[in-house]
Amino acid sequence: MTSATPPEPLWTPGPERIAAARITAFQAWAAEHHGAPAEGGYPALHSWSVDELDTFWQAVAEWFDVRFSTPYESVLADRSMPGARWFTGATLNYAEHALRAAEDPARAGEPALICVDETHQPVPVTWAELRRQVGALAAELRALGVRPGDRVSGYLPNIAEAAVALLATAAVGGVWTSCAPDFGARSVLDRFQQVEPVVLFTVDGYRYGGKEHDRRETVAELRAELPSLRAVVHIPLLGTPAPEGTLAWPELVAGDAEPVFEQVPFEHPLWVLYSSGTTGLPKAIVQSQGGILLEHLKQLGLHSDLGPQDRFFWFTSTGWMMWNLLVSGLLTGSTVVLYDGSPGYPDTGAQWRIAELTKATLYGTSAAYVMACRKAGVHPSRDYDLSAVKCVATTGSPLPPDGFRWLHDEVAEDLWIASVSGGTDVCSCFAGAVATLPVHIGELQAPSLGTDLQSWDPSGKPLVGEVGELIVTNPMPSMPIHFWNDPDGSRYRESYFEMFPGVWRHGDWITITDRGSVVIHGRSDSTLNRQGVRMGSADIYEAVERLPEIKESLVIGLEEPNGGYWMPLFVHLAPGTTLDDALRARIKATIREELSPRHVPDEIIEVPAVPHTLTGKRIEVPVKRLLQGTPMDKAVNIGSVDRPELLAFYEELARSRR
Ligand SMILES: CC(=O)CC(=O)O
Repeated sequence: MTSATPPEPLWTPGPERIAAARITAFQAWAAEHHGAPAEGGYPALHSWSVDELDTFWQAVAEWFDVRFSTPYESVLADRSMPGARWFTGATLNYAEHALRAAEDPARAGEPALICVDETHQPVPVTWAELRRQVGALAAELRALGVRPGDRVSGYLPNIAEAAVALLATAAVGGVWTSCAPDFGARSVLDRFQQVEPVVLFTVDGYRYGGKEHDRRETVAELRAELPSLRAVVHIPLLGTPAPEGTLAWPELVAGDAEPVFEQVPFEHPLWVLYSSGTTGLPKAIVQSQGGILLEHLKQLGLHSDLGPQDRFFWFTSTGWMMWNLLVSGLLTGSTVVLYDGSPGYPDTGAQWRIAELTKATLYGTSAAYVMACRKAGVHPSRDYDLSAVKCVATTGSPLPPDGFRWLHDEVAEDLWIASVSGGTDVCSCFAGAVATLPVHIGELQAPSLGTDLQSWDPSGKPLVGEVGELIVTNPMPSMPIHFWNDPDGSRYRESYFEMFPGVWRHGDWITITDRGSVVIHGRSDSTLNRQGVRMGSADIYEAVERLPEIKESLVIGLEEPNGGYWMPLFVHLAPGTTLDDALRARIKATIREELSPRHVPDEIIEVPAVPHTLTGKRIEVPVKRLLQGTPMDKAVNIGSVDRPELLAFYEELARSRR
């Protein structure tokens, strides 16, 4: 937050670190070749990157030696939002760039991936082997008739096969999309049915928390409900035989075909990610091959300071955009660490153990995990050799001040702590890591390059030192090219451009401090966001209200000051029903089975009825504000509520939780 006397930084990079940072070399080079400011450090570079947006992205493409097989005519032919047109006329391939390190004979035998499961035995996959498998699988996909633009789906945990399948799909010009195997059939179908995949890669089950979870029945349901599928590939993680009519993974990656990288237009779709809004099916967000390539090179190669000597570990699942960003670590030549398992198995310190075992140099996790470690009394530097770790990064929710202090005290005093924030919508960060800037407690270091990040009041006035809506006033290459099945673009426009036409309004509360750092305060709409994974309240209502005992329900997600996330479900019961343990258990089981364990609320609370707007919409944001302690007159426009007397309950609940 803004203050008269600037607070002492928790960490300041030393001159050697600043000199060695990739962003320092980039700035010097961009000054020489593209007129970037040589002096003034990051703030000057950032201003230049947004003022001279085209030149900045041209410089990024040149610095990372992006291979355009057809040269571009213009960097940014149209900067409208939505509808920006980047690198027009250019062709390239994302997967070709991800496998470039394999072309270097000195690196071919080094690990591209290090895969770890709950046995904690790291299994490396060399660059040469990764390239071979991608080449083999891409050839098989082509033989199966997969053509550029066809969707290829994965119901997979965070294993090497998932990364190979993504890269092979991109090599063919197909469009990748994935869900984690803890998603229930309904959740997966709500996503995959929208995009009609022609191929499904699936496991038979997965291991989590020391237990095997058989998913064969769910897979059978997916096959039955996805008539677009032409092929299903069985990956026997639990060792079961391939079911009738499926292809066996080992046979598909046995060949030696040289990878053929389809050269696609810059704006050709790379993947579809999903993000739940407040209503309707999850948004099916399409990002482009070229847009993701450039944005991730910038984000990982400049902001995260990753290069060939690094090992990049982020705890994530294939159902979160952080997995896509993690795989993109390959673009920088870094070794990528894939962990498939529970974050806290066999104990809360598990992730630190993985960081130790794999010699991770950048270890990323959720802010919630950091806070859980603090609470559980984990002592990372005492119990694990973390000497390789240069940076611990967090996302999913803002890292609270105590989380910064704990990492500093319990991991290393000379630790670069990067709290970063962006979202699925851009598959990247609006603000976060800068190796050359100090870290202040509770703050993200700075807005990202090429991102004119602002805090706006409701009239569109930029604010400094005050909470406002998170706004980006310029296009970013990784912004969605469109949503799937949104032919007139109306859902896309409604999602980001309705409040302030022509600029991106993300739906988070943000403060830009007078020192240029950033504080994120959580969602400004009612979207549920648990550890970075957005969930639609509508999905929960649909599942819960199918139970005859529930008349209506209301779910709220609350970012708490200690970094926690509290997600209560309020239920209005049918007459004659009691909210006893058996009903609570049935509600939770229904949500877990139909949606996912992540959707299960923290608490189920009975209410006399659910308040609505006069047009019949459940009032989620005002209830959230009341629970956050906002006074009634500021939280709610009483005149627009059908039964204002119901609101006192939430005010009282907020008081009792303080
Ligand atoms: C980078 C991010 O913003 C990840 C998330 O929290 O969704």
